[in-house]
Amino acid sequence: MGGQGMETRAREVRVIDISDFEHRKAEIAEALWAASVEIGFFQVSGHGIAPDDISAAFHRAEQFFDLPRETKARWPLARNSGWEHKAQIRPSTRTPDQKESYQVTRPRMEGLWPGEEELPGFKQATLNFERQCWQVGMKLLSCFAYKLGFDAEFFTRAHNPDLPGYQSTLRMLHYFATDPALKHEVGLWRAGAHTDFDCLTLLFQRAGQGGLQVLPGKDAASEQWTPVDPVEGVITCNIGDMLTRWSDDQLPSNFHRVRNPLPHEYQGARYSLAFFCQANEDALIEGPDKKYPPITGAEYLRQRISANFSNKY
Ligand SMILES: O=C(O)CCC(=O)C(=O)O
Ligand SMILES: [Fe+2]
Repeated sequence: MGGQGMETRAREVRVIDISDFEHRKAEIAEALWAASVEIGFFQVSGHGIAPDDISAAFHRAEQFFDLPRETKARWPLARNSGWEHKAQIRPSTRTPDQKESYQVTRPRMEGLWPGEEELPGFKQATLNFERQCWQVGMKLLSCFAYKLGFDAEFFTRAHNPDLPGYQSTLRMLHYFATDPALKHEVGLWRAGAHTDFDCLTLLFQRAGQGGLQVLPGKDAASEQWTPVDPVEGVITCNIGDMLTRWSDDQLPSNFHRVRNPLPHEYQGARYSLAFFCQANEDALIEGPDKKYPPITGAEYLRQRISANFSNKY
């Protein structure tokens, strides 16, 4: 899994238009389900988040990462909140991801926000963007609820942002600029191969800053990775492990990674924004056919994170 593998365009990451959602919900649900079963990834357009809001969110992330290292170090990562720098070592690669990230999990942000003197308006604007992401996430999850035979609000209740056990997370990511002449960068990954722990990930990428690849389960043996190209304005989405379990394994959570740029590609920094829909601590995860014993959202994340990052939670 840590090897280079091959890149293929034999599979398509579909763009699914979710505009006019209330009227088209059944049709949208079918399209989301088909893409998810096929590849575990899809991109949505017509999601209602304005392009200016997305640009502003990227701008805020750049401003945050431009702060001095000592300043960012005042907000260290704990339980999916705060800042880390080259701290994520993936079992697949055993090397630290070449990135820094800042995570926002609403109930766990005490002492972890930049002050008004450092980044004016940052906290409120970030929370507003987080809420917009949550809204899109809940729309998409309501389609999966429909297909799984749960009521439309089932996953919205399980991701209630007003409860102290809320654990959905907005993550800003900054992958460092690369230099192909630097030998010590050979074999490193911007993000090593992994699956996500959550139900559903919403990812914003920027045009010209590619490198994300997915390995659909069906192609695992051949290591044929499919590129997930950045398309301005769409949200790239993928199924995470929690929804795989909640769907009794009907929906696959697939391996993905971010490779370094090739020598002829743009070597500058890469920024991305991810929103992880992670069910609340006390939500009970149990599939329609009860294939696995019920487990709470808190216990599920604890198990997955400690298995992967030797208690970096
Ligand atoms: O930055 C990206 O494109 C992917 C990030 C990712 O997979 C993650 O943070 O889980
Ligand atoms: Fe991921």
